[in-house]
Amino acid sequence: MSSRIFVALDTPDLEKAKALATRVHHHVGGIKLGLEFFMANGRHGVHEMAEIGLPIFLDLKFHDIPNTVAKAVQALRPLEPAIITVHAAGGRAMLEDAKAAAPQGTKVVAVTMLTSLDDSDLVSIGLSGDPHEQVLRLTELAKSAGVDGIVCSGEEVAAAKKLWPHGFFVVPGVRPADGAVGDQKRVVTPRKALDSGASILVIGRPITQAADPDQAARAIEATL
Ligand SMILES: O=c1ccn([C@@H]2O[C@H](COP(=O)(O)O)[C@@H](O)[C@H]2O)c(=O)[nH]1
Repeated sequence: MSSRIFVALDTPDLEKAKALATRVHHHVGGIKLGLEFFMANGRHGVHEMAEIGLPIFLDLKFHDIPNTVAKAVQALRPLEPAIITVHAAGGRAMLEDAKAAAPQGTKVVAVTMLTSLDDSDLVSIGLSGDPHEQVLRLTELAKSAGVDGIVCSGEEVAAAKKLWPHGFFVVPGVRPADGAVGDQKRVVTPRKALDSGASILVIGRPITQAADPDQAARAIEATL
């Protein structure tokens, strides 16, 4: 089985992204490109990265009215990404329309609660409950709206999988035991995320900012 690590290449620099992907490609199962990369390089950049031959996860986290999101997803069709993201908080109609607009082979996954948020952030945006409750509430919504899975932290993935045994679970906020957490608040180790039911792990800085990204990816993979 190919690696379940998708490396997050969060850079605006296309050449740097290509060089990193080329260095780590034997130890990862896919490439995740997000807003930073897409705003700088657009569809051309995605095409260039696809030439490396790994599945592309296009993490643009759409959150808008259903018509706008559906049209944005349609515009990405020629890129045939393996995975795209929308925010579950965009609501049922938006999730349904995003799924209907996506190509057959593209998984649409709904972001529940960003891994950079914790209990106090929920309070500050006026939401009741704790991260666990919030993730489970949005998992139910995503499942019933017919998308393919969710994004959540490794702290909630086991409970979410119980609710949705055949869902696809994307887990970012993954850190090796001694890794710098940075702006992430709900983090688990790669091993813990997989044992708890993650389908894929999204790992960025622990690989991309390591002195030797190839060795960092290999070391993480060895723990899985
Ligand atoms: O809840 C979420 C959703 C998406 N992300 C993205 O994953 C990577 C994580 O990068 P690290 O450097 O490993 O922290 C990044 O691209 C985020 O946009 C997330 O972290 N949390």
